Amino acid sequence: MSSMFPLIVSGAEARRRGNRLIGPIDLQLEGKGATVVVGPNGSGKTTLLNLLHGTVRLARGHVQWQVNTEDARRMQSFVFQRPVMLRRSVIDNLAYPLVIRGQSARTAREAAASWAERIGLSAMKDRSATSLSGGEQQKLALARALITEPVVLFLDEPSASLDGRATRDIENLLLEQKAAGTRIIMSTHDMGQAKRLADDVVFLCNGHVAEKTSAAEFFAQPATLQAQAFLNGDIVE
Ligand SMILES: Nc1ncnc2c1ncn2[C@@H]1O[C@H](COP(=O)(O)OP(=O)(O)OP(=O)(O)O)[C@@H](O)[C@H]1O
Repeated sequence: MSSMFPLIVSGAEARRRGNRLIGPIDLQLEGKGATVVVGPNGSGKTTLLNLLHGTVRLARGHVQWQVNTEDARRMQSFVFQRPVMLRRSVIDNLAYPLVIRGQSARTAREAAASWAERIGLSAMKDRSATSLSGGEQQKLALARALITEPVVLFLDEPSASLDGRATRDIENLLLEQKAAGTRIIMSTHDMGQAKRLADDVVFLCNGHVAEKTSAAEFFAQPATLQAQAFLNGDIVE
């Protein structure tokens, strides 16, 4: 278990122009496995991930890691729903996080080449990252997030617009990382994906945590009517 955990969230709220986006959220996350955040559109999944990662300002409450803020930031990476590519080569995109952390260009490029190989993009390593397909870009974004060896990897709907094969590649990488000890906290709309990846589930409804339970329990016996309706594919109000 990593010394950053448990992550303790208490009374946390995010607001925008006076309106509450999510919260108050009370949640405790331990240091192992994959937590998958699910819930209807607009329930607050993206906002929650950003709040935990520190990229949405807390209007109230606390998000407490067991290390100082600077160390906590250094130990996290975030993969967005739509990959953001630098207008540089594949290899330079991969090397970038290491270069800005002060590693030599040579070491960074070596690590980048090894990651390019691992994600099957070696043959394209000198191409501009912006010319890659959506699936290739998302694999690149994931590898770029992992190259710094984060303790925690956040992902917001990482395969939302990808086909089956690209989704499978992403999931395989995530399962490998999980087995290697990376703590994964992600959102998805895809319940098949949630079942394949999750150890525990946070179910959000109207900006609140309606359930936080093991994945096995959530999918077999959701405790709330909202979660039952959500899993049945009904409209959840
Ligand atoms: N920048 C913003 N300004 C105003 N409202 C916002 C902003 N960002 C999010 N919201 C609102 O906060 C709520 C939660 O949004 P969020 O994107 O976190 O939900 P989500 O569960 O990720 O949704 P989806 O499944 O549609 O991606 C929604 O009502 C949304 O409209």
